[in-house]
Amino acid sequence: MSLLQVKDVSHSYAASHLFWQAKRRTTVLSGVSLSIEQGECLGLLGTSGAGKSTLGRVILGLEKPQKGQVLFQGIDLYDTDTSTRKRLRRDLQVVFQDCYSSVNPRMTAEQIIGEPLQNYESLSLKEQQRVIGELLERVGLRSEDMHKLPSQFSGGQLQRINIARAIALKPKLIILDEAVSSLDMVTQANVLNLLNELKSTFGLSYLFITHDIKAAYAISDTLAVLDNGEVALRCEDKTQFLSSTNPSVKRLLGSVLSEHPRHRKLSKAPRS
Ligand SMILES: Nc1ncnc2c1ncn2[C@@H]1O[C@H](COP(=O)(O)OP(=O)(O)OP(=O)(O)O)[C@@H](O)[C@H]1O
Repeated sequence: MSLLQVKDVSHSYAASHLFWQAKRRTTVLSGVSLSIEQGECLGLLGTSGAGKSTLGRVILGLEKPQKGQVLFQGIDLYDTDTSTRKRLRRDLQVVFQDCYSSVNPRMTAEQIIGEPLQNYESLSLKEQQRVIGELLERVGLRSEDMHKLPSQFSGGQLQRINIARAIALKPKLIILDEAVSSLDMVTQANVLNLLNELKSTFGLSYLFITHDIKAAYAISDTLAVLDNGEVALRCEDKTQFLSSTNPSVKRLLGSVLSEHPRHRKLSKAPRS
């Protein structure tokens, strides 16, 4: 049995431009099916607006899809009782792109990482501080850092705090929604190394949502492309991705800028 199974999920949003107009629904996900095994990292690629974050929210149990099922550890997240959903939710964590808005600026690192522990575990203060100190060291920070506020960390360090919070309950699956996209190249590589290390130490599974092919390639075991709300391609072997003739992949590859500006093929801007 797969750890996560998304079965034929479709979702749309109601939208109207003017308040007197009837609301029309825009389809964002259309018959999406995919699965993630224990210990696997699935890279989910797609251009902006493809529906990646919506799918992430559907998997997290935050956005009930109009059609289809999300089975986590074999249980339908949207068709189970509250206590089962709460139990499943501890095994399903998330790290978002914006490390600053993901935390309360008035809370110390200790309080931020301590939140899930307080929700799910009943540890003494001393025991909780010991666990938080270990988590900080596990993500490459110092245990003394627990007394600092978010403003006292760099973006990369703060994202490590978010990762420490995500792994605090030893989850089975972490949704990484553009989790390294706002970091500079060096910090990005360091955080990707950390995520790889945590994955092999704890047997974690990831859904790595990104538009960044290089980052997806560096961390993922398998790759999928979401295009216009549909899974356009799924590569069990990621090396097949670069040679794929799939039009969605070609579009994604074609949009990658060369690292050196002189080698970038920029189309001429239309005259105004
Ligand atoms: N709450 C919402 N209400 C209405 N429309 C929404 C809502 N959330 C997302 N959308 C629309 O759904 C489409 C898909 O959005 P989504 O954020 O899932 O795409 P994405 O692939 O994650 O894009 P990006 O990489 O730019 O974040 C977009 O057209 C977006 O405007």
